[in-house]
Amino acid sequence: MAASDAVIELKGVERHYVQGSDKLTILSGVDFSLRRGEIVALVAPSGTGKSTLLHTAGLLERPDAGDVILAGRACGRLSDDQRTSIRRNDVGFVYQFHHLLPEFSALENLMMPQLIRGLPREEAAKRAAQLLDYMQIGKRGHHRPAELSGGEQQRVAIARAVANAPLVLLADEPTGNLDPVTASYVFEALEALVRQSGLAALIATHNHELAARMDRRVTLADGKVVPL
Ligand SMILES: Nc1ncnc2c1ncn2[C@@H]1O[C@H](COP(=O)(O)OP(=O)(O)OP(=O)(O)O)[C@@H](O)[C@H]1O
Repeated sequence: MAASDAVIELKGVERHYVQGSDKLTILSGVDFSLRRGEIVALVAPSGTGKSTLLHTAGLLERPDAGDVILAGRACGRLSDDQRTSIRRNDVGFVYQFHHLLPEFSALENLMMPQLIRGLPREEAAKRAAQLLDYMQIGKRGHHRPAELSGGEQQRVAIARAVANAPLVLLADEPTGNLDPVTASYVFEALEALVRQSGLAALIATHNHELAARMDRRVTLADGKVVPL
C-alpha cells in the first residue's frame, strides 16, 4: 500500500513493559496501515497485545520505538499537548463497556467532545441529534445511559466516538458485552456509520462471525500484525 493511501500507519512500532527485572515485549516491530473507508478486524488471543496496539495507534501510549503516522503526520516526537489535540480531533475510541457519562443524557454525551473541541452549543446539539438519528436512537436522546439497553448504550458510545468526525475509529471489543443478535445489530450500525463517513476502523473482536464481515482480518503473532 502506498503511504499516501494510508490514513494511519504504524512503522516499526515497539512496546515493552518492564516488570521488576523482566522486560516484556508486547509489540516488536509492528508495520500496519489502514486506508480510508476500510474496516479491519483484529482477532487475537487474550493477552497478546490488542489493547496495547489500539492505545498506541490512538496516541494514548507512546511507542518505545517506531512511529505512528496519522494523516501523514509523524506523531512520535510531538509534545503531549500536540498528541492530545490530534487524538481529540482525529481518533475515536469505543470500548467493550460504553463509558458514557452517567449524569448526562445521550444527546449531551455526544455534545461533550464537540464542546471540548470548541464547537458552538447549537452546532454540537445539531450534530449529536443527527448522529443519534443515524444510529436509530434519535428518540432516546434525552435518556441517561442507565435508561438505555446495552445495545442502545453501545450505539450511543459509537456515535460519540465519531462526534468530532475523526479520521480513525479504534474499537476494543465494542460488542463483547452484548448477546449475539444485539452484537450483530450494533455492528451493522457501526459499519454503516464507518462507510458513510469514510473513516478507517480497526476493531478488536473475539467474534469470528463479525470479523468475517469486515474488509480484512489481522492478528498479532510474536508482537507483529500479520494477516489472518
Ligand atoms: N501497564 C502494564 N504493565 C505491565 N504489563 C502490561 C501492562 N499493560 C499490559 N500489560 C501486559 O501486556 C500484555 C498485553 O496486554 P493487552 O491488554 O494489550 O492484551 P489484549 O490482547 O488486549 O488482552 P485482552 O484480550 O485480554 O484484553 C498482557 O500480558 C498484559 O498483562
